[in-house]
Parts: sequence; structure tokens; C-alpha cells
Amino acid sequence: MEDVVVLDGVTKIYPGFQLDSLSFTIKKGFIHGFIGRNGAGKTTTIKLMMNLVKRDAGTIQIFGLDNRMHEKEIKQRIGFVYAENHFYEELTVEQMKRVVASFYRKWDEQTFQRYLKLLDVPLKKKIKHLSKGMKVKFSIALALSHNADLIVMDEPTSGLDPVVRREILELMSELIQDGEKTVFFSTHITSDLEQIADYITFIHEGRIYFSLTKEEIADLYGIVKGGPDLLNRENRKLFIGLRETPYGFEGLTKEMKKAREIFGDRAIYEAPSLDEIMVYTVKGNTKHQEA
Ligand SMILES: Nc1ncnc2c1ncn2[C@@H]1O[C@H](COP(=O)(O)OP(=O)(O)OP(=O)(O)O)[C@@H](O)[C@H]1O
Repeated sequence: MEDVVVLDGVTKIYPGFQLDSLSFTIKKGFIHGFIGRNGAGKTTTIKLMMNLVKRDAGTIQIFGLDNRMHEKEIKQRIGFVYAENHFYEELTVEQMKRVVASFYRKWDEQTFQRYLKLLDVPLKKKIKHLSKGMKVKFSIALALSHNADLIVMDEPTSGLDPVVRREILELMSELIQDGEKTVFFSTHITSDLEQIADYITFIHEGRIYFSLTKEEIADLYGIVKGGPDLLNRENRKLFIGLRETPYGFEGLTKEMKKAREIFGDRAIYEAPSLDEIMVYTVKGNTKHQEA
């Protein structure tokens, strides 16, 4: 499978925060979700990819090219949706579009008009009079209208209502149908990814915790529930996080096969949601005194 983006040992040091030697790849033709809690380093990683901040170490290749040496060429082929509003507030949608379109050699006006209509964004309104959802939709219409091979979005669905979110997710699914285009987006609304993502990269405190396909996650990770007598010092090591009460335990493991061998039919097994994986990983072990 072709790699569209390859991050290798990417490091960025801020006072009090470090992106620590990130390595992962983004495969062509798939939707790739990037998850992590607030402050985990998602925006910084995306900014490093887009060469908006300077890395301290490592390499980033996009379309097989170094992202710093070939920035202009690469950016022609990326549709980028920012987390923050980056438009001129006083311009209308139409005026702003003209500014953006002028940067792209392969601007496709017909496609832009089609997306604008589909997403219901008013052409004549000033940017400052658009709702948050409309601004995001406008941003997405722009990102999809210059024949980009890679769409990179930083939190495109945060703060949007479920109807708009669904529209955007459906658009992304349609976009990758021919296997030529790739979508990478960060989010902390993990249920969005459960619907549409093929790959998930989880960043935690500036480090890549995993970068796996959804199937690999389903094979490796599981929630195990059982009575308090089942746990001992040795088998506790199987768990990334454990919640214990006097009546039993519930824990997340990434060694599901081993857990099944050890606990057999004395335990109950469930598939974790991405949210549960995040919460257990972040919180680790907790002992509840209450029932
Ligand atoms: N320019 C900067 N100078 C110093 N520290 C910064 C700078 N930009 C980001 N940071 C720090 O880097 C850390 C990661 O921030 P980042 O915005 O990448 O996280 P995030 O995962 O995108 O979070 P969120 O989901 O809240 O947007 C934070 O601790 C932040 O304060």
C-alpha cells in the first residue's frame, strides 16, 4: 500500500511540552483519524506536516517529498481545513473564495459551486455573518475544490451539530471511494471515527500510543469483566487500566488473546469503544471504594 505521508522521528520541543519522536504513516485511499485528548499534540503534529511550525528533529515526507524542501508543490495537492477561522471576516464568501482560488493551479470552480450548494453555504454573505458550522463547511468546500490528493483537517467536526457532522462524514466517505484520495483528520469526537475511519492514530502526551487499522484495534483490545477473585499480581499486568470495586473488576487489555486464555469463561469480554480506550489509557488504574 502506498504511503502518502511518512513521519519519522518527528520531534518538537516547546517549554513544558514535547512531541516526542513521532513516527507513523498515512496510507493512500483511506480515512485516517487522529485522536488524543486536549493538549496531546494533534494540532502541533498537523502544523508540522503543513510546515507551519518548524520541527526540531525527524523527517516528514508527503507524496514521497520532503515537506520543507517541496512545500509549494505539496500544498497544491493538499486540501487543508484549519481548526481556527483563518478567513478575512469582512469579505463575502465569494470574495474570499476568489482569494483562495488564485493560489491553486487546479482550481475547479464547478466543483466548488457544487459543494457550496450541497453544503448550503450562502455565497453573498460576509464571513463574519456565517455561523461556525457554515464557516467549517465553506472551509471544506474550498479544500475539496482544487483536486487535492490529500485532505488534512484539524478538528473539522468539533462544535458542529450532529446533522452537519454527518454531512461532512458522508462527504469524506464519498471522497475516498475511488481509492485515489486520502483523508487525515484530528478529532476528539471518537464516535465519528468509529463510523468512517479505516486507520486510527492515538497520540497521548506527545507520543504515538498506537497507529493501527480499525480491525487491528478490534483484534488486540478488549474489555474484560470478572469477579474480584480472578485477579492476581501476575495477570493484572495484562491490563492497561483497571477499575476495581469490592464486587469485581473491569479492565482494558491490548492482549485479548492472552486474556481469553487466562480467564476463559470465568470472565466477560466486550469490544471497547475508542472513547473507552482513550479513557482507560489516560486514567490507568483506579480503585473505586463505592459499589
Ligand atoms: N506556540 C506554542 N508555544 C508553546 N507551547 C505550545 C505552542 N503551541 C502548542 N503548544 C503546547 O503544545 C501542547 C500541545 O498542543 P496542541 O495544540 O498540539 O494539542 P491538541 O492535541 O491539538 O489539543 P486540542 O485538542 O486541545 O486542540 C500544549 O501543551 C500547548 O500548550
